[in-house]
Amino acid sequence: YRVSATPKSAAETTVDISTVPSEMKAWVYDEYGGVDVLKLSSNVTVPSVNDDQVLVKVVAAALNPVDFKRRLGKFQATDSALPTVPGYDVAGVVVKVGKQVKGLKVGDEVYGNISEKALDGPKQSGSLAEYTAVEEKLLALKPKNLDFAQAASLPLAIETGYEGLERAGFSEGKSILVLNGAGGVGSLLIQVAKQVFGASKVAATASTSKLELLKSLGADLAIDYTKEDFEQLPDKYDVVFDAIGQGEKAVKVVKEGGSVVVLTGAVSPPGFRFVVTSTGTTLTKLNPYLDSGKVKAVIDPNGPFPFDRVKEAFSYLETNRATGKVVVYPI
Ligand SMILES: NC(=O)C1=CN([C@@H]2O[C@H](COP(=O)(O)OP(=O)(O)OC[C@H]3O[C@@H](n4cnc5c(N)ncnc54)[C@H](OP(=O)(O)O)[C@@H]3O)[C@@H](O)[C@H]2O)C=CC1
Ligand SMILES: CC[C@H]1OC(C)=C(O)C1=O
Repeated sequence: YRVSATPKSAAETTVDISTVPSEMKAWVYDEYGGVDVLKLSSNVTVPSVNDDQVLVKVVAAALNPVDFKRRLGKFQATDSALPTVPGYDVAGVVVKVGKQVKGLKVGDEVYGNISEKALDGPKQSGSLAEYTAVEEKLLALKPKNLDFAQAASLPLAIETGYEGLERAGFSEGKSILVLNGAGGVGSLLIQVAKQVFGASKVAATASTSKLELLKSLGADLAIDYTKEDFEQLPDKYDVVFDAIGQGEKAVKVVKEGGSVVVLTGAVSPPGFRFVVTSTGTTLTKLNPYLDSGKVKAVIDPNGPFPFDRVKEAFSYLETNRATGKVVVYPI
């Protein structure tokens, strides 16, 4: 039977889930390197489904910097084997369920980050494909009011923001400075800090043309890093969340007893770095905020990129200028 994926922001898509082929189209690389190692293959084996997994017909996917850092070989010591189908973020429809799956059935519309540990043995067969296999516990039902492109844009980035805030002990009435408020993580983190955790003050950095976006997302203070250095400003924060690799400067503006969350690059006390853990539980917890529009998906207007333009999508993400998320749709 068929489900109709009618995204508000893209052409009508009908997803045929009546039959599951043995081979599929997928983006693959069999060596580490730049975007040119990526090949679009039409005879990749559809992944098999373990007892605790479901097979998802991919309707939309999203890119993350970890995808290109992994492709460059930066995490090869703990990577899964080559060849790799990249992609962590997925939104799609369940077409097959494993024997131990309890909470999902064929036809369910789901979204999630398919690799529980982003760097430690990530899925060899990822979401930039027509099908992907993923553990039930890493998925959530898609918010009814979000289309598949919007849903696919969320998982890894919003899970990172949420987990970082939890690890920092962030709570109602506290203040936060987000370094890189316009990127995939920051654009969601501003909203989650404000709407979900009840921040008293959210400050964030971006370049001149993105300051209004930061305020529209809920930032009380938008700092133009091309004109002023946040560490020269008088304000101190309960939490400083570094999503750009400025952990060493971040520690200069945290309050005594506060926390500095670092996503990338060097870190010194009281800062700490972590790697996101995927969980459907966080997405389910955030679904009411997403369905009500209190927290909105932020999709870079240069996209969504159709499946055959994934190389272009990565080249754009790798400029380090993406606003919100780079989404691949339709697939
Ligand atoms: N540890 C973990 O588990 C995770 C780590 N990460 C890492 O966190 C970082 C952010 O990820 P993500 O949000 O997806 O990245 P993005 O690629 O989405 O970030 C792009 C944004 O970075 C902004 N930017 C670039 N330079 C600066 C600067 N000096 N100050 C402020 N903003 C700047 C750009 O805004 P402008 O054009 O205005 O400069 C642009 O909008 C990446 O390094 C990623 O690898 C992400 C997720 C999980
Ligand atoms: C060490 C941080 C690394 O992990 C993820 C998920 C990234 O994007 C990184 O840079």
